[in-house]
Amino acid sequence: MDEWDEVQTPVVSIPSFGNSGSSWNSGGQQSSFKSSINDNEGSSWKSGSGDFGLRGGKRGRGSRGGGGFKSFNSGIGENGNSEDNEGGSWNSVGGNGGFGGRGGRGSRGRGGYRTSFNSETENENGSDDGFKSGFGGSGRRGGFRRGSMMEQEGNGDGVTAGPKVVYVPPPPPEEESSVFAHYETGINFDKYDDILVDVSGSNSPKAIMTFEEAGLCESLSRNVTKSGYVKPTPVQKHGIPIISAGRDLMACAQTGSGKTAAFLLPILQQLMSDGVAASKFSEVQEPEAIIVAPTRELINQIYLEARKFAYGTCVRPVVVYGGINTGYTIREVLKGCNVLCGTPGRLLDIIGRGKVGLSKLRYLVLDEADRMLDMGFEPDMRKLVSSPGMPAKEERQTLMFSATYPEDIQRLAADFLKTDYLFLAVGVVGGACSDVEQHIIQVDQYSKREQLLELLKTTGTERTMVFVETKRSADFIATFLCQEKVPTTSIHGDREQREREKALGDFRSGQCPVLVATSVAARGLDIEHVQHVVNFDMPSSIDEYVHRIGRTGRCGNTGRAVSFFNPESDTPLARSLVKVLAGAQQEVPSWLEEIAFSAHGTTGFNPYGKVFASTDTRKGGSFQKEPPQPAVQNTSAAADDEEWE
Ligand SMILES: Nc1ncnc2c1ncn2[C@@H]1O[C@H](COP(=O)(O)OP(=O)(O)OP(=O)(O)O)[C@@H](O)[C@H]1O
Repeated sequence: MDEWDEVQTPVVSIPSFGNSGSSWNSGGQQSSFKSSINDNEGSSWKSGSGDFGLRGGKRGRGSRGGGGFKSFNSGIGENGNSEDNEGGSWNSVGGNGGFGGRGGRGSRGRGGYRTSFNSETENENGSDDGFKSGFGGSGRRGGFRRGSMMEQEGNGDGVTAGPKVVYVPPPPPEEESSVFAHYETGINFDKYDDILVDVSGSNSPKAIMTFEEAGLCESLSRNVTKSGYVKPTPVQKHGIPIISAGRDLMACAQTGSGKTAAFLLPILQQLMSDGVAASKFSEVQEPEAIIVAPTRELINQIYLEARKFAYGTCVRPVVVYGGINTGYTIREVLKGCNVLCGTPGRLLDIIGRGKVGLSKLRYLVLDEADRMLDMGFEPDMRKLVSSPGMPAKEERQTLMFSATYPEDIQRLAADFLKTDYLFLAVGVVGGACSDVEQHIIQVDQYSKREQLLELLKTTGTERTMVFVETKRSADFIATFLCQEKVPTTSIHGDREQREREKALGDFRSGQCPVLVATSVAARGLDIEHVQHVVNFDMPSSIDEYVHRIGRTGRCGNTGRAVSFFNPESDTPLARSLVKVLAGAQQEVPSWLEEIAFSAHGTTGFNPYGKVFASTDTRKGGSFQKEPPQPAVQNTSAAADDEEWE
């Protein structure tokens, strides 16, 4: 066994219903279309009662990998990935659900006993945990993550149970046409120029108006052109010269407005002009840049962007993230690494193993910075910046990007930045993209599924992301839609990495035009042709709402977001929702206004008062000066039971 190989919990992530050639019997209904939640070929899955037996069961105690068993004979393959089953036959007669086997992850605190998932309404908006056991800690993110990360990464600290993860993702395509594949900017791209921009902090460099002014070397310029970029977006116009001038930066710009290139281009340019050594095999790699993002899919996307812009140059980006074979990951790193992209857990693991040294590090980038610094990831970030060899903040450039920046997170972020960092605000900090048409529909819990179905009839084969609050809901709604003959796939933290990548691939290709997702897909993902976002469940924080609806209406294209608002559970969000709608010049339903006003009283609540303001906390803040609302602002981590990495 490779000493690097990672241990994996025997995961039952989703009932993998029969795919091609399968028969799926559920209460007499038969479904014949293909869906990539059905990753198994030639299998048959029976649920006589229509209760699909979704991941019910026990979450064990203690370390990852020990607990749980499957209610069906999955025949976990040699590689431990249950979806490898071909031609298997799984019977779950009666849909009892059995004991969905994620082994307990004690240190993360997600222990508990889960009952069979019988109804849509069961705990739908709440935590994914049914009954929290005493073994698992608090059941919320944060606090215990360090231990769980090390468990997850299989660092040899005594966690040996469970099959190893041997999943190795297929290499990304090498052909130039695939590397530079991109979608067109939309009709509103030029309107970006009208957005108000505010840079606060001293001596901010002058913005550029064109990519020529960015002083990119020939190969980078060529790659920018091949990517279809004609002129920079505002965050690029301001961000590129700030980074090139060596300044630390906290940048806020709306979803889909090109933040990734805003940090990648100046970093790559600097590395090229300083003539970084072409990376070559070494037992310890010393990257010049580290980029961190909260989810596997997002960091992979950033890596692909870095690879695209660095195409044909000596700069080598590498990506590391959980859910894939550690030995493979390390071998990839050791081949040479200038720009290391990673999710926090895997990054810390690889640094902890001594495979990555930090003495040459010049750039540290936190994408989705507010998420990286909230209670879920902050300990990891603190650990990262205090890793042996990490240059002090005065010696490195630290760059933070997001579409949302709660003020408390901004204050915390200052710990990571030089005191003279610049704060760049493009438009309203935390504001929604105005290219997304937002509709809020008042619903009750029991009508949501029917309303979703009605809605999807109007969207036809146009790509639609449906967000739900829990992993179980994701499974349930995906199953329901499949049953209704809507080709649907799903992505959430309980799915294995192979399944997650397949789901995203099927959605991107249009094979499954509907993707049911938890918050794990809310941030950063840039998928062409996503015309619709549906908030089947409202998120618990307004920032999460902004990120979710930002999966559409990107890069000047228009999109539509429909949100199901259930006053019984979503009232705490009403006021901030009204503000976001008003800020993006969207119609605010009068019933929502009423809920917002009555929920909080009218004193001091004027959602229409201020359209734009910088919220650099060093100025004392302004836009979000309303008194904090209970449990809705900045609570993505607390409310979220998702596994982000
Ligand atoms: N100057 C440009 N011209 C044309 N297309 C661009 C330009 N800049 C970025 N894009 C494209 O716009 C899309 C959105 O960019 P990106 O993913 O970087 O947005 P973002 O601001 O990081 O969004 P999010 O907040 O959701 O993470 C990408 O497909 C990217 O390639």
